Amino acid sequence: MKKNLFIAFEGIDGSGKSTQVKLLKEKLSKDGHKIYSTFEPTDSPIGSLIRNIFNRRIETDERAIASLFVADRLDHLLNKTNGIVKKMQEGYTVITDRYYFSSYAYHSATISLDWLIEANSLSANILKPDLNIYIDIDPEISIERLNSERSNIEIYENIENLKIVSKKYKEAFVRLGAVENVFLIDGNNSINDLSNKIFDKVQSMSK
Ligand SMILES: Nc1ncnc2c1ncn2[C@@H]1O[C@H](COP(=O)(O)OP(=O)(O)O)[C@@H](O)[C@H]1O
Ligand SMILES: Cc1cn([C@H]2C[C@H](O)[C@@H](COP(=O)(O)OP(=O)(O)O)O2)c(=O)[nH]c1=O
Repeated sequence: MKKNLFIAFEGIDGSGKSTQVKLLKEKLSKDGHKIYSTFEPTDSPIGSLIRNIFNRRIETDERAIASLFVADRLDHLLNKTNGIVKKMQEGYTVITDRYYFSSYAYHSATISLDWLIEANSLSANILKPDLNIYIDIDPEISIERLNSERSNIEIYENIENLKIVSKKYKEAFVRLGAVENVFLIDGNNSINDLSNKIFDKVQSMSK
């Protein structure tokens, strides 16, 4: 019987998270895991509200955005139909594209990291990832990738901001290094190399 795990992917926009979520899902499924893959912002009503802010249909304050993410995450965990907690209880390995480290990285330039950690402690106390996989990439490369594939660039997707986010991720890893399991990998490697490294790491934890 394989141990079911809760795995969070983290990284700046365009770092390759969704590519790796898909590949890990395929590999773990072949290896006998039941997989539930998911993402934040979610597709719940709270997540939709966040997407409308990101698409510039609605304007609001940064603190309101950060608070919406806290609420979206709690619903992501506790939703009675498809919440992560329920999926874990049903024996799924859950892979999420972003979790609370995204809050620490994306909002701590304007809101104190202490507040963000406290607000997200509700989620952390319910479920900490067994593994946070951080795909480390130069913001210049990620912006190049995003520009070549998308016409609608979201509010945080500019080079100056992604440089800050990248720095803030690292500060949060240092701050929470004692209580969080973080696996940092070099996102400049090929898609296949990254996928193999990630699979090896996860497999070693699920025995
Ligand atoms: N290791 C990689 N090397 C080169 N291109 C990559 C790599 N990983 C992802 N890409 C490409 O970069 C773009 C962004 O990847 P994506 O997985 O959507 O990132 P994210 O989910 O982090 O925004 C996609 O076009 C994808 O094919
Ligand atoms: C989960 C989360 C995401 N975000 C931001 C990061 C992204 O810019 C945006 C949308 O996330 P996402 O759709 O994952 O973007 P990408 O695939 O380009 O990485 O949401 C926050 O600002 N705070 C959060 O807590």
